[in-house]
Amino acid sequence: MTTTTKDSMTSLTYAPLEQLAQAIQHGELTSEALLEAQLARIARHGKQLHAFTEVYADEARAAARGLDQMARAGIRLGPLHGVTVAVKDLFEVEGKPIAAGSKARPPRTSAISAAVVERLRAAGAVVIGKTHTVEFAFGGWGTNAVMGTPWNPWDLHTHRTPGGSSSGSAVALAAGLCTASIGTDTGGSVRIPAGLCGVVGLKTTRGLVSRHGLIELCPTHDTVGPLTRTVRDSAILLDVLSGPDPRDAVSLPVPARAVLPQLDAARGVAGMRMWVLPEAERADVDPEVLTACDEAVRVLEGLGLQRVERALPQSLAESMRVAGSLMSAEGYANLGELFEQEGLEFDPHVRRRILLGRDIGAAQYLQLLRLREQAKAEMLAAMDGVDVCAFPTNAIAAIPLTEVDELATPLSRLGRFVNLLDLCSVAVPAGFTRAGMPVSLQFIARPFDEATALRVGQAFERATRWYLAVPPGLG
Ligand SMILES: NC(=O)CC[C@H](N)C(=O)O
Repeated sequence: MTTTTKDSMTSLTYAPLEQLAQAIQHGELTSEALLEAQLARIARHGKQLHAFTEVYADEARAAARGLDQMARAGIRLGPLHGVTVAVKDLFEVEGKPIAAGSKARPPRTSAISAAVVERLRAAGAVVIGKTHTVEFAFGGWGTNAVMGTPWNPWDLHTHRTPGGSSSGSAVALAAGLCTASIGTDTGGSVRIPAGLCGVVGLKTTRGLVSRHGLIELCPTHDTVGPLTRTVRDSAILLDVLSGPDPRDAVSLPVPARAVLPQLDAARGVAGMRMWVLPEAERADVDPEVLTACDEAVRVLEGLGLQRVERALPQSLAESMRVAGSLMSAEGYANLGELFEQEGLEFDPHVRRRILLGRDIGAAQYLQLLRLREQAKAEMLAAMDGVDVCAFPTNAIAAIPLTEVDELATPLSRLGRFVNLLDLCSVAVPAGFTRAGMPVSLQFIARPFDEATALRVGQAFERATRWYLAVPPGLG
């Protein structure tokens, strides 16, 4: 395996957001210089990587210049002042086309900006462009038969799965085309591509980050989350994005407690308790992924975490079934009318998943919701005395597109149950396969306990430093 690590040439490209924002604040770097470096990379690699649906070069340049003027005058809008963020094309950006990965509807220009976009800009971010997604975010491989599938940047010779549905957001970040990105996670869609592309991805608890201006797939499961290079950057983004918004019905009405100060205040992780992947679930995980994750667990034990072995109250297969049915039922309620039409251009696999919802009746749907509530209560009880679950993010690493079986769901298996049970989770780089593909470990915590997931994630990241590896061959 060859991995390249950061050196002075690439440090601008792959530096964590926090470091770049500080350099801009201290006048050591301009937002414009950062943006130009990234635009140059997009010009060089953008065609092959296919991460962006659109790059807002002109607006981004104007925004960067304005932010640089402010910085020179000592004005700092917020923790993202001057850094670039890419946004999944599932969010409205006023005046910009929105497609949600689909060609089935006539093109539409957004009349509003999503709450997330407003918050990013208010904190000083430059929105550099929109990224590709699986059609209406309904799939884990990252494939999109109508818009094209982004390339996993860890293999520039063979087109491998980027993971989805926030495929372009993960690829753009992993390839150094932006400083952070935003995705959505309904059944793994932030963590899966973060994991396959070797970056950090946070699945937030529903209610923490407003979904106003997001095209919904499954409102009982949809969440918004950042993709970043480090766990600390994830905390910074979370603190920017979280907060009450009456325009999202499930938005928590009270301000969220800032997470970054909690990370700063934390004194190590010794004595914390981690639940490791139960024996019964190991058979479905690729041996190379298991090896990396077992090694990760040993590292965590070395940091003083105590290992807890327990069976899950509900198997991952059962969670897959319940969450999958809810996704299809709600997806059909939202999009069934569109996907029933003949003669339109659809990704056939997304269409199949949506149309599965046609035959789920009201009684069955309500039973599924009841099952979910039971499963949530059982899981919270089972987590008694546990701080985090340390499970693999994905059952496999990135594979060539030619080997994808769209009927199989190995990438959703370890992701979906987190959404079903309303937990939160951060996916952190945890090594590589022999083929040089990233492996990822997720730290899952109770609802609204992102601080604990991030705290353990940060300790792991600092102990292993896998996050410093960058894709070879991109320069
Ligand atoms: N948007 C999502 O998170 C859905 C995709 C996810 N991999 C699933 O099928 O469970």
